Amino acid sequence: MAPTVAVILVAAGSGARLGRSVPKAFVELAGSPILARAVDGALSAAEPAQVIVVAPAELMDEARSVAVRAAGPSATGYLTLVAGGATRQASVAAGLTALAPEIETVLVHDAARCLAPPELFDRVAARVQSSGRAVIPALPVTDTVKRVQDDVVLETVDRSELRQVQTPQGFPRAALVDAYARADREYTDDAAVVAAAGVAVLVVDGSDRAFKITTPWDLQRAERLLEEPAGALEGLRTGIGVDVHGYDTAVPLWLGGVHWPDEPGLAGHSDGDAVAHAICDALLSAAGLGDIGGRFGTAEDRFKDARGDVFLIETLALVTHAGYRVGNVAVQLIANAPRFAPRRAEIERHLSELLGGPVSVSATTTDGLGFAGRGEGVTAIATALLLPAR
Ligand SMILES: Nc1ccn([C@@H]2O[C@H](COP(=O)(O)OP(=O)(O)OP(=O)(O)O)[C@@H](O)[C@H]2O)c(=O)n1
Ligand SMILES: C[C@](O)(CO)[C@H](O)COP(=O)(O)O
Repeated sequence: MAPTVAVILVAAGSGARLGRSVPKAFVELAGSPILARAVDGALSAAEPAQVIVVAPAELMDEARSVAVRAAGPSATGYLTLVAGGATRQASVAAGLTALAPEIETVLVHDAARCLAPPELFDRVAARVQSSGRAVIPALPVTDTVKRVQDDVVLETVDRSELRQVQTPQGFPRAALVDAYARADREYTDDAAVVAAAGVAVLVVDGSDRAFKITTPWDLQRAERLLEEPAGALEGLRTGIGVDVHGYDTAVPLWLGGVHWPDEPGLAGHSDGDAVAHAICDALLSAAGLGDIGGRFGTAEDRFKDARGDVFLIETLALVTHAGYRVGNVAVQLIANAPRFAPRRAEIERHLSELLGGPVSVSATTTDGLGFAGRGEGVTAIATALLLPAR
């Protein structure tokens, strides 16, 4: 998606038809709140410049923490939380007030359609940008449709002209904002709001996975889809990374993202955190995004003396935007010093929180052999498993 696309994720509904004690966005779907899955889905659709989550007014803090956890540490730059209104239309209107100045294309999406695939967002956004029109995804109607009054059939409707309409629905920003300003009644979708203002609406193919979780049966269906064993290995990617740094007693030691007082530091353009750098390489290689040298070169001043955490956060953002999440990372340090064992849990916790997936660390020596054995420096070797974004 172009850097001028925003997704407004409406999640402020109560979910009366689902009948749970919490609003629908907070209902768990296979271990994650519906809102988390929706944020994840919106983000895996390649780089929206802004994601506006419209949440129940009384649950803003909870919504923020769910959304930030789903989006990862780099979320603050593009994630905006807004309180919703009494109707879906009022919630979309609230979301529109938060659009950043650079946004030109707006995708409005129901959080309740949290399994909508990334390519659906891309398809809608691309069509808006190529046509300059409003664009909605839709599926043909497969059942026979009848018009009825009470329990009497009046007629059979010609279904060939009918479509079941989904979200995300896409719009040029100005057309959507203008139509919302003029809307004088409630419509059931955003396309109807712009159509009432005279804007032409185009249709692209929808997706079966973009169904709306409305009833308990829909929730069960979504649970089943997420459990599907078929193709479970599809889209998994592994990567490997190695980094070596020599000791430099004149600098402090940062390794595994933590500070080691009283230990010799590591020489390098950045802080020499071989563990962090090896993990970055493993993640980048798994995603097919090259390596740390190519992505964050020594020519860039901002990386001079930079902490390992800086590289990990930037790497995670690249990997996320490429459509992946971290399955797990394993890293081994080969060195005489420092001794990792006493701080292993702390380092694992730090790195796992940073990457949003489990990181395990281990360490070994080389029985005095080689440069590590002679105490000249350290090697770190990391492997990473990436999973497709949800
Ligand atoms: N006042 C509202 C009502 C709905 N929505 C959002 O609009 C989407 C589609 O609405 P629907 O599925 O009907 O959700 P609810 O209104 O929560 O469901 P119900 O009608 O069963 O209460 C959902 O993501 C919902 O959170 C919203 O942001 N603000
Ligand atoms: C916007 C929508 O999802 C398109 O199908 C739908 O109209 C929302 O309707 P609801 O009654 O708010 O669920």
